[in-house]
Amino acid sequence: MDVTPPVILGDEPGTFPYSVLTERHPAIIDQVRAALPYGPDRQAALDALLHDCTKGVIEPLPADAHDRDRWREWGTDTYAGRPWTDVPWLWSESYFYRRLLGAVGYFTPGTWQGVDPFRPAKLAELDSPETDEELSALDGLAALSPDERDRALLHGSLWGNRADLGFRLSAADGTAASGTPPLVADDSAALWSLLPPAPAAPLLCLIADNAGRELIPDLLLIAHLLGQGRVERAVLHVKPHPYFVSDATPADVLDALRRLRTAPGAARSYGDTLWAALTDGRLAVRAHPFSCAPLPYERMPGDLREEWARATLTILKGDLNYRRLVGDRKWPPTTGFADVTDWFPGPVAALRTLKSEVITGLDAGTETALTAAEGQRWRTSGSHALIQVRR
Ligand SMILES: O=P(O)(O)OC[C@H]1O[C@](O)(CO)[C@@H](O)[C@@H]1O
Repeated sequence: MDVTPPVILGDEPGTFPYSVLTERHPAIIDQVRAALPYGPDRQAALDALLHDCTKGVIEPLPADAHDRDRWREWGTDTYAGRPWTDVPWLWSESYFYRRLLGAVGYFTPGTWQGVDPFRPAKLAELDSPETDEELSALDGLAALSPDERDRALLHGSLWGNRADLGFRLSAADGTAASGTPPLVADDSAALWSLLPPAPAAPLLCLIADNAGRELIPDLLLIAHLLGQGRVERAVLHVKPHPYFVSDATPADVLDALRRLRTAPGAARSYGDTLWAALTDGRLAVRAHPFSCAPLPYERMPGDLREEWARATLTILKGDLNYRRLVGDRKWPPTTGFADVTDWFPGPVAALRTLKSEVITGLDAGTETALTAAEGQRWRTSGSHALIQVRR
């Protein structure tokens, strides 16, 4: 008997996925219009997308789209003609961002080719006083014990996932929650045991999520692990093009590096470590097309499978990567994390703040306590976090 629970769809009014499709996506179209002075042709394409994604059905990509065949394989052949809310939520959200880039001319020769519609918001975040504060806090790390420093940098990367520009659009008060409650699952001891101080792990892969205030602590963690000799080589996976509002692209990595290297104090030396590691090849940045696929990682292509099989550890950051890792399904929360990730080709860790319904690996007491205190809101509020590891 097949006991795999159903994939999450966006078809139930009143649910979080439904609100993302029907409210957040229109709000993102407005945000993009306000961010850059798109001309009448682009405005009309955005009008058409707004109509399509709220009142229309899924349309295939235009015949001349460079990635039309890839998207046919990824699902447009199956889903074309269906309402956006009736297909897997993971798929419809991802397709929305592909269509948005098409509407603003990101892929077509002309003024807007290659222009990230989310860049103004990303830069504003990167240059904000909050980022200054986070960078100056690095000066205090030297006074900590090695264990405390490890923990601070790991938790910095974990909680950096709360800084997500798309998520803030629909957070109740316009900001992400503050304060850091205890983790709902914490396998950090297993994570550190995979990355002992010596011998150095030959390869760490970190699959990044958001740019700006999440990517900076991800880079700091990588710099720390390289600097400590826990890791010989690291590969940072980012998105090949703008995605889910604030997801990191190669250009965002360069912006983050610039931010670190122009900061005073310890931040600058972390930036210098990263610069050196990039130039001598100990750190590589990779932007694989599958990073923007609307599919679970279980369907990863052979080259990624091969790389992640070689890695001592692959760390996946954030909510969307978690959804893609465990399958975006209605798992009972106590389903074993190791059971749903047993197909992953090597040891894998998830560092995620909880921003969508899917969850695995909780113990029954934790689930009961969270639900008693908050109803189901703990699943989506972004105020809880986890570190889960499968060796
Ligand atoms: O930036 P993160 O942590 O991947 O979160 C993005 C999340 O926001 C959403 O777009 C809506 O919650 C989810 O689809 C996604 O899981």
